[in-house]
Amino acid sequence: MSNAVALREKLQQHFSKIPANEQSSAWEQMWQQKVTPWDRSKPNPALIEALKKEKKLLGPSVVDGKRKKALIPGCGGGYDILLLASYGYDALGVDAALSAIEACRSLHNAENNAEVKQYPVKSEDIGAGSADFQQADFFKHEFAGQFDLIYDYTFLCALPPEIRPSWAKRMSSLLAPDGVLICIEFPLKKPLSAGGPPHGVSAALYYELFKTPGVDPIRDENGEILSIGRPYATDGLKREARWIPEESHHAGQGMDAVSFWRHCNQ
Ligand SMILES: C[S@@+](CC[C@H](N)C(=O)[O-])C[C@H]1O[C@@H](n2cnc3c(N)ncnc32)[C@H](O)[C@@H]1O
Repeated sequence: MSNAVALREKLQQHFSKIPANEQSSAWEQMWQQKVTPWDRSKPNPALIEALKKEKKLLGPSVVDGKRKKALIPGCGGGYDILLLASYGYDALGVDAALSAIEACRSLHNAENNAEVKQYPVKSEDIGAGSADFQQADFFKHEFAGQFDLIYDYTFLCALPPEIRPSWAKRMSSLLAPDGVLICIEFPLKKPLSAGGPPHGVSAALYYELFKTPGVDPIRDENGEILSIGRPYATDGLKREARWIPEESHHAGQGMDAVSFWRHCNQ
C-alpha cells in the first residue's frame, strides 16, 4: 500500500469515529501525526489558472488604492494564501488546527526571506497584499466584515456531509455583495457511500446548496441530488462560470472542476 493511500485510510478511520459536531477539533491530531495526504507543498495550479483566466470576472485586486480582502477557510498549510497575497489581495487563512496555522506562519516567515521567495508579485505597481493566519472554527469565528474573494479547496469535502447546508449559508453571508467565491469541486465521481474525508461532491450539489443557502438538497432514493427548480433565495449564489482545470493537484483524473459564484442579485 502506498504511503498516500495509507494516510488517506488513516484519515478516514479517524473521522469515522467522531460525531459530526466534534470534528473541527479533531483535525489537530491529524496535523500532529502528519496525516495530511492533501498537502502538496505548493499552491494549487488550478487557482493560478483561475486568477489568470477569469480576470474579468474577478476584477482587479486593488481598487482606488484599496486592496480587496480574500478568505480561505480551512487554509491548511497556507500556500494558496501566499499566492492570493502575491496577486495583491489582503488574504486571511483560517484553520481549526493550531498546527496548520503554525505551519502557515513558518511558511510565511520563510517566504519573507528573499532567498526562498517563490511567489511572484503580480505587478510592481500594486505590490503584494498581506497574508494573515488565524486559528478559528469557520462556523463560529466572528469575522471583521465580508470578503471580496473566498476560495474553497478541499474544505467542503473535509466536512461531514450533514454540515454542508451550514457551509453554504456561512459562505454566502461572508461573501461581499459584489464578491466572488471560487470553489474547486473535489472529489467529483466519488460516491457519498464511499465515506470520507474527502466526502464526494457533484456539480449539482454546489448548485443546490447555493440556490437556497442553509437548506439541504433534496435527494432521490439512491441519494442523488434532485434539481427541483426552487427559486433562488435572497441570499442565494448563482454560478458564473465552471470549467475543468488544465493543471491542478488532480488534473486529468476527472476528479475536479473550478466554479465561480456571486450573489444572485448582482
Ligand atoms: C483537507 S484539509 C485542506 C487544507 C487546504 N485547503 C489545502 O488545500 O491544503 C482541510 C482543512 O480544514 C480544516 N478544518 C476542518 N474543519 C474546520 C473548521 N470547522 N474550521 C476551520 N478549519 C477547519 C482542517 O484543520 C484542515 O486543515
